[in-house]
Amino acid sequence: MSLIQPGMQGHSMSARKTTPQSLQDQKRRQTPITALTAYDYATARLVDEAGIDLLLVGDSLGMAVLGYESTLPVTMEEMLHHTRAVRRAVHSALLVADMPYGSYHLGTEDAVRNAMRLVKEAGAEAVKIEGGSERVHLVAAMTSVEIPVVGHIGLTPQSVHRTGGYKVQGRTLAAVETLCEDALLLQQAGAIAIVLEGVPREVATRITASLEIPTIGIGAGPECDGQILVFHDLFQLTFNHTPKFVRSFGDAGELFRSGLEAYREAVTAKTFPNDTESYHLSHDVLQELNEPDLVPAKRR
Ligand SMILES: Nc1nc(=O)c2c([nH]1)NC[C@@H]1CN(c3ccc(C(=O)N[C@@H](CCC(=O)O)C(=O)O)cc3)CN21
Ligand SMILES: CC(C)C(=O)C(=O)O
Ligand SMILES: [Mg+2]
Repeated sequence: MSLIQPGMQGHSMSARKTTPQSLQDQKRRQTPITALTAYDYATARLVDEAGIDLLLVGDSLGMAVLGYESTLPVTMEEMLHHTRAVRRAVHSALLVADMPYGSYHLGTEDAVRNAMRLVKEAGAEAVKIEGGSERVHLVAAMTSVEIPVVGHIGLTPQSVHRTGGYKVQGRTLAAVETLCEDALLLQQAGAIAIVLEGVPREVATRITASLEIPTIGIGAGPECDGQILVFHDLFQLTFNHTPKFVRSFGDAGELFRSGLEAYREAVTAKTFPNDTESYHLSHDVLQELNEPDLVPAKRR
């Protein structure tokens, strides 16, 4: 189909590069946008080679791979470190990095500087920030310095202390109206897409229909222009309570558990490693080592 591009060595597939424009084209053509998180080179390669359109280095990495109890402790340095690893793996997907809590809350200049670090030092192609009307000035400021921004409204995990838990948002008429207004304001400020998390299906349907930019849902029903989930949730690699919106697409946890048991047993029983999994000395060196007196002195 398309030609192999420079830098594609080792990649058998060469899917078309996702861009902010191609995401909007997908919405217009009603081709669902596929999105997933990844936090490291190995999983990002799998996601990119599977043809997923958008790859998010989510601050959920704090919970999924770093063992924090919320996303709040995640730092810019951690986001940069993981985004760099993912960058080396991704060729086709649009690479989006979450801005962590505190990195966009202390003033516009600081927020833009942090967003620019994710682009400049880690290779992100867009950043994502949580919040509605209170963030539109940041969306405009980042967009004006060439940084595409993804919005994120509804259940915003960085608001966990204010909301008192990871609760579905937009259940009252007033809350629905605020969400609809926030979505429009983010679009007007230049957002390239909006993540809708933990909102009633009917609310996501209305917002999706009212926007020209795509909505990407997580716990927001099937009418969104795309869907996103956390990689580890797809494969049962999470150890905490999983939200209602998660569907398992395989059990890597069980695969790992049985493999780990087999490994432990093989080492204990001394069946691993075997001879073909070992290196060997050459015949000559081995003979010299075992019977040095049989070899002429000058050869030693
Ligand atoms: N592994 C993982 N997956 C995620 O989707 C995820 C993270 N981590 N970390 C950051 C946030 C936290 N998220 C969460 C966590 C819990 C619920 C949850 O349990 N929600 C309730 C909703 C109850 C209600 O208000 O009706 C549920 O039962 O689904 C939702 C989103 C989503 N994000
Ligand atoms: C799943 C999404 C939308 C997210 O923000 C994250 O993974 O951090
Ligand atoms: Mg996030």
